[in-house]
Amino acid sequence: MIELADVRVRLGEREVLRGVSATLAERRIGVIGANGSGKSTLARLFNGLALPTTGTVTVLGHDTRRQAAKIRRRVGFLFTDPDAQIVMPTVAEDVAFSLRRHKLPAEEVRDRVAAVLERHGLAGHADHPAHQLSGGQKQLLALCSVLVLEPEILIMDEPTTLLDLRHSRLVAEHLRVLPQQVVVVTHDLSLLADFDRVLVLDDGRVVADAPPDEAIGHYRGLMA
Ligand SMILES: Nc1ncnc2c1ncn2[C@@H]1O[C@H](COP(=O)(O)OP(=O)(O)OP(=O)(O)O)[C@@H](O)[C@H]1O
Repeated sequence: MIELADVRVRLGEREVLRGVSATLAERRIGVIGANGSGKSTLARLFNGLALPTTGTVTVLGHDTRRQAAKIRRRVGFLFTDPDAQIVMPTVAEDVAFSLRRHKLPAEEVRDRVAAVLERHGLAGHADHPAHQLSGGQKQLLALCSVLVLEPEILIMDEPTTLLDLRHSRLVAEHLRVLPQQVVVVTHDLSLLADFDRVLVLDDGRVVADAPPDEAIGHYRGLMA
């Protein structure tokens, strides 16, 4: 559950979010809007990567301004560019690296890494160099590195932007079966077809908040 109460975010001279209020409880939530409308900034508020200048963001009952560390342990964030998230030489090591602070027995780390790689079709690549994976496989690896931490909420910032149609579909399929609440910022409107709710941002404000068809229709109108 994510709650925003009259959230404003000022970055330098610019007010990037201008009074956003919403209670986000649905399982699949999309965020769309023009370039520069504030979508990434909004997504970054959800796990305390960005903080409101005024107003409050409450995630899983915690104020992000006061308990960002606690929230970050429960809210996973997937960046657009998986290369920004891949830090270790091999696929399995990269996923295991996410668990480094959990002080788990080596065997449990091995099992959890193997299970998440298996679930996302990367088991055969466990010992391969992470940077030699294809763009789509890298995106799945970044997803595995977030999911191995078993977050309660997953935030994805344009997860399919760098992917071809086949890999975009793969990510969409994975998205469909994830048990977590997922919030996805995207320009890939087809990804949102079966979502519960879509917010449309325009110049720092939510100008539509509706089921996908209606929200996408509103967005197309804005862009016309
Ligand atoms: N550190 C900063 N200082 C000043 N302005 C910033 C800063 N970071 C972002 N902005 C501005 O804030 C606005 C919103 O940026 P944001 O990345 O949230 O938009 P977006 O909707 O995700 O855009 P896109 O679709 O292009 O990724 C943009 O005009 C951007 O230039």
